[in-house]
Amino acid sequence: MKFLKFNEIDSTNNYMKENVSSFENYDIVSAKVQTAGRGRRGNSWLSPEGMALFSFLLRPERSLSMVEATKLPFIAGISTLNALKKIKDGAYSFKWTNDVFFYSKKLCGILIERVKDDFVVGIGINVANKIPEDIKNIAISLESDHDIDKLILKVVEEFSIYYEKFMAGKWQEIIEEINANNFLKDKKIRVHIGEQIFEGTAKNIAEDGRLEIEMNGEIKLFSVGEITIEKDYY
Ligand SMILES: O=C(O)CCCC[C@@H]1SC[C@@H]2NC(=O)N[C@@H]21
Repeated sequence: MKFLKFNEIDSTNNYMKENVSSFENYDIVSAKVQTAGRGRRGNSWLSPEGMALFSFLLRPERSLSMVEATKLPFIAGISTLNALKKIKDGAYSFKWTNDVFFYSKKLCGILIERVKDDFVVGIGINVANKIPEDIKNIAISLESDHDIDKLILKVVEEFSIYYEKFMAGKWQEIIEEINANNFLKDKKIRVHIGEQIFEGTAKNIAEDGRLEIEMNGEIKLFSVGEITIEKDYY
């Protein structure tokens, strides 16, 4: 297993994607600082020193179907949550679709990108960095001096355990564990689809990864990627 460490790079996801053929399953690229860190939905990802900033490669033994691929963010989320629990106690939760929250604020973001049959799993965790004043209401840091390299290795190890479980047909167990940590459960949320805004109460995450939302006494299911949930609404 290769663990490539940069002091500064544009984005560890970019680097791994551009050099994907030189990497093997579970190889890791990390950086102390990213100058062009990327988040989901085309957002940029602020990447100061003190954050765990890394990407690792998942090279499945066979090509994953679209349905299987949509489960990877959940697997990455619950693995990261478990790795974090082992280094610091506290109130962790999983925020659908793939964020880890700590005391109801975002601690970690995950960006998974497919390159043919490979997946680059990119993770950013606020470990030692301080959160800027203007986003302190939505983001949090562990403010821990824990060894970042060790944490990265732990996350990848946990991911491999959950991924093997998934490939062995034990998705049901994984989704139950995710639901036991479901941050949105019973919270009132707003869902934006195009110009439309829906309001409802989040319930469980269904077996297929869709979020159940109760609206006017009825349960509706929302897919990954179809919606955004207003961060400042819960
Ligand atoms: O919540 C999000 O929007 C996802 C953020 C993912 C950030 C990580 S940091 C390491 C890797 N390299 C990137 O450019 N992005 C991911």
